Amino acid sequence: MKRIGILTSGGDAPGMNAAVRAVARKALDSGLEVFGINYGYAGLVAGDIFQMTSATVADKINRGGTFLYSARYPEFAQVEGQLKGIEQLEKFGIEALVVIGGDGSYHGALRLTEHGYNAIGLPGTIDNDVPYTDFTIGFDSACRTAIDAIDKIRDTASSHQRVFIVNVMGRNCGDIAMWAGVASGADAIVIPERDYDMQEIADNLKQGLANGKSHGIVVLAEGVMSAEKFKDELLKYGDFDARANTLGHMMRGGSPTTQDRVLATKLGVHAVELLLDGKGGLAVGIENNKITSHSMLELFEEKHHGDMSLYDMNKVLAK
Ligand SMILES: Nc1ncnc2c1ncn2[C@@H]1O[C@H](COP(=O)(O)OP(=O)(O)OP(=O)(O)O)[C@@H](O)[C@H]1O
Ligand SMILES: O=P(O)(O)OC[C@H]1O[C@](O)(CO)[C@@H](O)[C@@H]1O
Ligand SMILES: [Mg+2]
Repeated sequence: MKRIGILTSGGDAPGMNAAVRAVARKALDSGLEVFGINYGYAGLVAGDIFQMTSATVADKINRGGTFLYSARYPEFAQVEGQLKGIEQLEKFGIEALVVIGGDGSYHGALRLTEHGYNAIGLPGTIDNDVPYTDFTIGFDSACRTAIDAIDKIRDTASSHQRVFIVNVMGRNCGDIAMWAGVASGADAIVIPERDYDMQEIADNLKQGLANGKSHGIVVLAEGVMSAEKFKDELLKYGDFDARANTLGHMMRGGSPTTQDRVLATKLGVHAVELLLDGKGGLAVGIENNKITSHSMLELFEEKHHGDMSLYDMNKVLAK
């Protein structure tokens, strides 16, 4: 193997640049030629590909977003799309790839491996919804952004004795809501993985205000419902001065945290080691603070298991 490609795909995540840098520098140090593929699988199919040097990844470790750009390109789920991508790999002489993205991007990586182009997946998504890794690259940074925002919301909520519903990203995974909720001292956390009782939430908020709390904060995962809808439902159970707030895409931006930069670096280096060993169709992750890899086929059969103890703990501490 002489040439590898790198792409970022799906929703961008802080730390993707740190991962690209680690992959590129480790590969160059191992004597490989490295090609950046812009715009995920869309750029692969379009041949938007360029040779990278060590300097290409200079000044990138601290930057949010992905300088390789990202895309959602559903056409790559079809064989025709994949074959067009392979034509470009042949044209550029790229024999193997590192794909940085979420579960959807892993499907593309597995298809390429099946076509004879080893691909290793790195979990780059704020959602933390990838199996066989305790943390995805970007999750910690997104939680930091969420708690910064919630801390500010708390200031204004307290000034006005208001209840705020704060909707955080995470698609169908409640991890951001749980971690940001615990870290910001939320009065309630509402996630897709657990049923909720609106009466109980309203009673707890009322009790909290009666006990001397100056605000109520509900951290709501986007996979449950919108903040506005939740607020309207809540108002059927109590006469709150309530406001709805959706953090949205701001959670995907900003400079990556130490944890995300270091995680991205460790995973990026390991991905290249696996390619050098002639391996493909594997996803790397961190489990119990150890860098691991699992077959993507195995991964697709598994579900991400969030740390539900956080949810239970918060119910006790919010009283
Ligand atoms: N079944 C599939 N086969 C081949 N390629 C796929 C498949 N599913 C998704 N992809 C490719 O991966 C891209 C990213 O997938 P998706 O939009 O699900 O995001 P993701 O990687 O899961 O990241 P995130 O959920 O964090 O946004 C798709 O736009 C498509 O190009
Ligand atoms: O950027 P888009 O296409 O609006 O997608 C938003 C989705 O992507 C994520 O930010 C990352 O998967 C989710 O949290 C969110 O549901
Ligand atoms: Mg996904």
